Amino acid sequence: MTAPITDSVTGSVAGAVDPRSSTRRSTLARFLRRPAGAISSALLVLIVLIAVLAPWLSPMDPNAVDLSLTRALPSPEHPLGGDTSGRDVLSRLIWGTQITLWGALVAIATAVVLGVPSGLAAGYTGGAVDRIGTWISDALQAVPGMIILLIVAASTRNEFTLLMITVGVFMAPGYFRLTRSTVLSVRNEAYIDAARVAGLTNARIMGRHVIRTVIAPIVIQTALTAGMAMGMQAGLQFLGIGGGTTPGWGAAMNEGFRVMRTDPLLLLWPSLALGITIAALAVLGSTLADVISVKTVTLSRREKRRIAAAHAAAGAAPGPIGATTTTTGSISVAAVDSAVRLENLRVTYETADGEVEVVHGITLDVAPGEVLGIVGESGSGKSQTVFSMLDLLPRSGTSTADAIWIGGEDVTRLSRADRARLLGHEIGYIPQEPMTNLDPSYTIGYQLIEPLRAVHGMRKAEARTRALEMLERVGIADPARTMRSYPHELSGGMAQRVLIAGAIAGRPSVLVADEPTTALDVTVQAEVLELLRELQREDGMALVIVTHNFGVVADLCDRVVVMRSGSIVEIDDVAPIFAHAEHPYTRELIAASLDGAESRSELDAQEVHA
Ligand SMILES: Nc1ncnc2c1ncn2[C@@H]1O[C@H](COP(=O)(O)OP(=O)(O)OP(=O)(O)O)[C@@H](O)[C@H]1O
Repeated sequence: MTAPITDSVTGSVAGAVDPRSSTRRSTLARFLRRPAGAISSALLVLIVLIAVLAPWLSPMDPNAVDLSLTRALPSPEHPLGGDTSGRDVLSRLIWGTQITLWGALVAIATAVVLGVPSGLAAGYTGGAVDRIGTWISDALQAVPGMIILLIVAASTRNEFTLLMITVGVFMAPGYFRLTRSTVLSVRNEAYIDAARVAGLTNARIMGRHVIRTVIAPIVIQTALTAGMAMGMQAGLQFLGIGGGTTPGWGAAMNEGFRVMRTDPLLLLWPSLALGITIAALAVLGSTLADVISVKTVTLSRREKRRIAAAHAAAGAAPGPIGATTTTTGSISVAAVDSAVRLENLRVTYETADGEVEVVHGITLDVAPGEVLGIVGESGSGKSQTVFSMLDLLPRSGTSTADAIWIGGEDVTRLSRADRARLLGHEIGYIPQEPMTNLDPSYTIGYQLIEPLRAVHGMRKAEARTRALEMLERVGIADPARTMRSYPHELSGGMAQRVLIAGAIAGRPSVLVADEPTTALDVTVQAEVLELLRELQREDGMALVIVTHNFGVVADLCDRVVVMRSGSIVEIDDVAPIFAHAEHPYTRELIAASLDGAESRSELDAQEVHA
């Protein structure tokens, strides 16, 4: 059992408060601390209250006519005077608040209902759904909205709610584009892949991990769009469309405009009400955007720099298709006995220069309980090989194989959904970048418990107990506190331990680790490798470890596959490879990365003698 790590691992965890609620509180607190935020929200609360309490606040029926009140000046009984038909201006203004807000609400609800789900689907699934969604959105923007509104008004006899639904339809492309672009920006984040590898369904990933990132921009957009919807509604009523008997602010402005020279106050009141509301919404939206972006931009820049550094390391140019077409590799175990077996695996990518093959028909296998290292320089195709095992290639990549056996089953014959079901059960994955593989908006506890409940059908208490056990097993000294922490509160080594805990929680028979120590400090690297070695031995899992470092191979592996430019140049047990590697490239790699390290078998032999 791994001893609890106390310094680098536990040192950076925050106190026992629930950081999720404190983060939420602090965003709200930061928003309200800004004068613009406090004033705009106070004004909007007041306006909403006036709208809701209109029946009680309004001194008179807004449509009741009292001829003695015609164009009356403000008086104690009628604080804003009377209009040209002898109706109480204050009462009409109060009821107008309700009508105006209702109109904006209908338009926004329509735009959100149409724009957000379609934007989510287009951004997340891509392909035909994306193309059709974008086409409809572009087409809607090209249609002259005002003409359609006039047609709807004429054919529905100025039905106000229908008109506002039509306004909402024309606002939906704004939500569609915003949602789609936000989803596109997170769709390829490592933590989305990690959720997929943990076995979560697309619907669940979308509901839990993607929608969260969309909420903040949608709220900001809604504040700004509400002002636009009100302006549009007032404009329509000002033109005499959609007013009817409803005392909306736009209709009141229309009346006031006609008598502007003689009774300017009749234009002033509704204009003030509309102006103040739209201004408050605009200020609220932009303040909210400020407050939220102050928090997220700092984080995402840091994340982006990390990702950019990782990507910069993978620069080698892909070879042209057919450059190396021989099947490379060899088989040591019968298919049904293999933990994993790839037969003639090819990976191709659609690029601007056409289709490029980056893995050229490789064949390899891993026996149950075996540790297989996949070694090679940057760009040699190691990650593409394991991504193909996991069915985790990016959208532009395609893998084909004569067979891919996992747990005695040829998974190329399974449907995508059935194949996804193996993830988290049969095969677990430990990624290269621990931090980017954890969703920054959820606690560690949630991220460990969610797949255990969704994929393994555990009840909440059972999943929590398993998660705590797993954290303890990977050497985290205070699992309960770690469960309450957010990813940014963990050190890199601790985050990697959390991901290892998640990968083994479903007791997979194969564990795939893609350069699991690259992003970690040297001292932590050794601890994590030691942990992997212990877990693999205790559970008898097959371990496939991708690395460019022969030191790691010497430390951990039984057998090694050496890859170069998408092909396997050598496969052998570790001891013979170190003793007399056949391929000059293997010898070069060993010379470059090994600094007097001893192989696992030598170390094991020493342990036995000790
Ligand atoms: N999305 C992509 N589009 C086109 N080519 C790609 C894509 N992803 C990877 N490749 C190419 O595939 C080849 C193999 O990449 P792979 O990521 O498997 O390398 P690797 O050996 O894992 O390297 P590293 O150790 O840097 O991760 C590289 O030439 C790379 O440029």
